[in-house]
Amino acid sequence: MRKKRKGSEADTGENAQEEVLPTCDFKVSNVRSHYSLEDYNRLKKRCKEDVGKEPVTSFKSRLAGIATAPPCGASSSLVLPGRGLKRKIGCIDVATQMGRKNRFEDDYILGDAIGRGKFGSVWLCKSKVTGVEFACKTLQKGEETVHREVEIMQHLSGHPGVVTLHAVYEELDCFQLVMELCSGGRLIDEMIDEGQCSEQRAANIFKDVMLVIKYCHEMGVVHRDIKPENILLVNSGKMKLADFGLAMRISNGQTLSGLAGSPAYVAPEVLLGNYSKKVDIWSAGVLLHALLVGGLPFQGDSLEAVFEAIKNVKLDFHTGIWDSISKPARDLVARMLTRDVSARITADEVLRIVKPIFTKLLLNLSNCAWASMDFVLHRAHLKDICPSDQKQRIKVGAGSSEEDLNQHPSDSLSCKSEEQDECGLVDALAVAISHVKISEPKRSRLCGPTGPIEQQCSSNNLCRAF
Ligand SMILES: Nc1ncnc2c1ncn2[C@@H]1O[C@H](COP(=O)(O)OP(=O)(O)OP(=O)(O)O)[C@@H](O)[C@H]1O
Repeated sequence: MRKKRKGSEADTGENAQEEVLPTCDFKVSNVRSHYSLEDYNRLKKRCKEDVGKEPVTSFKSRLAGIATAPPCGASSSLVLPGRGLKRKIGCIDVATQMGRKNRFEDDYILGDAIGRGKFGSVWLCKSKVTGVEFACKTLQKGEETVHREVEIMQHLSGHPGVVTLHAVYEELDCFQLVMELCSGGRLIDEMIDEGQCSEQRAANIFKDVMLVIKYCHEMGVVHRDIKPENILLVNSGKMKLADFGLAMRISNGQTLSGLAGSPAYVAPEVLLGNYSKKVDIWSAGVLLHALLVGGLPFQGDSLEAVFEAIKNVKLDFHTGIWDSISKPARDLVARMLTRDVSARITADEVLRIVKPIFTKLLLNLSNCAWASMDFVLHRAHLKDICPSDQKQRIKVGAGSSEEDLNQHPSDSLSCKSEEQDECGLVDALAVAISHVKISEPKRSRLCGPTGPIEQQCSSNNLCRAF
């Protein structure tokens, strides 16, 4: 059975600070020395069951067919803030009038599976008319955020850094999202496979990630799950931001309160239940940290420990591997990982800083960093791998499958030395935790009759299209 995607309630009121954490918080009692992801899964299941008690909007009575979203112009970097939204909505309007009666199989030939996420499978498919290949993501109905994901992808589609959504087909029990194919795989796999990445490539990717985050924010979208698993690569080597399953529309001054994201990348204010767009800056800061030094900044042997580290650990940028990193680059990470949200820099500011230090950054990104990340990530995924085996190259399959996540992390390790085992386990847990997606239970229907989410939906042509 598929996992429920969760929503997050937008909170525009002044009482945002008083918003309580979701009923199913994901804290676990640390009764065991090592935290098992099974505990976490059990908790999630319980939440899911709670969620299941809420009514789910039925879209079956709505129009069947497809809502096609053609690319909205080649370069949406031309889209100016403020004007962009209108253009995009115009784009959806036109799109939703097209080809409603068609079925997916009328237009595409389904190919092999190319990825599997926690919420959907992704397949290769080919247009019967043009022969062009696409990626097709199947999302089961009954999950309110499916509609939000589609709507937000349509809203953002057209930017060179966002996976373009070409068409959406509604079937009896699912939606088929036809997306631009990113045949270069995921950034995280590149890190694992290559171990070393050229310094220039790392810096270019980071800059592109920041450009797309800036675009999302200008378009009134917070992604909430920035991490290398969600950064896909195309053959040109460019990156595309994917997986908008946790993304939310957000207007200026609006705050969100739902627990959402991936633990290792989640911003401290998310844990406090009152946050805004700057959570993406924090997550990108975690990514930059990983790129620079090959490890996650906030680690622990349980979710609680990771969250505690996120809230309290003071990062030391003056010792160890940081000695080899330029001061501007260190400062940038520090300013992105600032807990004081108002002091944390914006995407715009990051880009302004990145430009002058770009050359310096290139010079200082350590190849070793990528090698050590390779080591840590391998230890998280592979069986029978010890430090001495760290250069062993085994391709990790696309997507962190549910089985991977359900597997107890200690199953992945069989180092002989107890000390190595312990260190490895903590590393493995830290990385395993980075693959877990957290979310709050559904509290409001996407297109429900009342509430803040419906207000967002009022400008949501896709909701109307369904
Ligand atoms: N446009 C695409 N082109 C190529 N591969 C893709 C594309 N979109 C997704 N994939 C592959 O499918 C996997 C799962 O996709 P996605 O992350 O969108 O699903 P999800 O269920 O939301 O995942 P998650 O487990 O991160 O929540 C990706 O990790 C990637 O390997």
